[in-house]
Amino acid sequence: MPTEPATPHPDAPGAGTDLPTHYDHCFACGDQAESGLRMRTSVDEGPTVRSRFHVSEAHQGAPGLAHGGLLACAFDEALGMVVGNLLRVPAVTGKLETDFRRPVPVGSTLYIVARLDGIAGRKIYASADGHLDAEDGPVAVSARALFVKVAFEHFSTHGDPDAIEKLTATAIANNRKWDINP
Ligand SMILES: CCCCC/C=C\C/C=C\C/C=C\C/C=C\CCCC(=O)SCCNC(=O)CCNC(=O)[C@H](O)C(C)(C)COP(=O)(O)OP(=O)(O)OC[C@H]1O[C@@H](n2cnc3c(N)ncnc32)[C@H](O)[C@@H]1OP(=O)(O)O
Repeated sequence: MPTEPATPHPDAPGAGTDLPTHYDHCFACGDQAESGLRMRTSVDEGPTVRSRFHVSEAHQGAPGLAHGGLLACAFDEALGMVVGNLLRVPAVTGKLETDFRRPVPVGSTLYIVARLDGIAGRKIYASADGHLDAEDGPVAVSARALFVKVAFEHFSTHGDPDAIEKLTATAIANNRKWDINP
């Protein structure tokens, strides 16, 4: 199947919109996740979002440096946010590739810009760059991902159905519509 450009959903939030956390207990963006990454994300021009991750002592691998797995988590979140919020379809990460190009010290902030690259049937391609300490800082980490569209039931069948029901109710109450079922 040919890869086509990824066009944002007509109801997708516009540039400048600060996006809400998608789940309070999400390790990457939730306020309830102890030692979580507490990431914040907003929509930018193009099919892109911008996310910020402040690296704390709780995120270390080597002394004074961010753990690579947590950096991958931050990219999974930013990429998931660009897919979920701009395309408005339920999707899960099938593949995530990261390039660690510079060390990311504790106390630094990673400014991640994530973009939609294309769609081929259920497959959604996205990529991201993480700039160190400034929007135009040097790229410390970059990533590419394949997301796969799933039926909404993926989350209720394999995850916590009660939590999913509450999430859905909140999304409807906030007029956040989702295109479900691939
Ligand atoms: C997290 C959301 C909470 C719920 C909210 C609901 C809505 C969402 C709303 C907003 C979301 C906003 C933000 C989200 C932020 C962060 C998101 C984090 C996302 C994650 O962190 S999520 C956890 C990790 N993730 C998994 O837990 C996936 C486990 N996995 C599976 O559940 C299956 O594995 C699945 C479904 C992936 C595929 O299974 P399947 O049976 O449905 O489909 P199939 O295997 O046929 O694949 C179809 C086509 O994708 C190709 N394909 C698949 N996998 C590939 C790979 N790895 N490499 C290369 N190609 C691959 C095939 O080759 C085929 O391609 P082709 O059609 O060309 O043959």
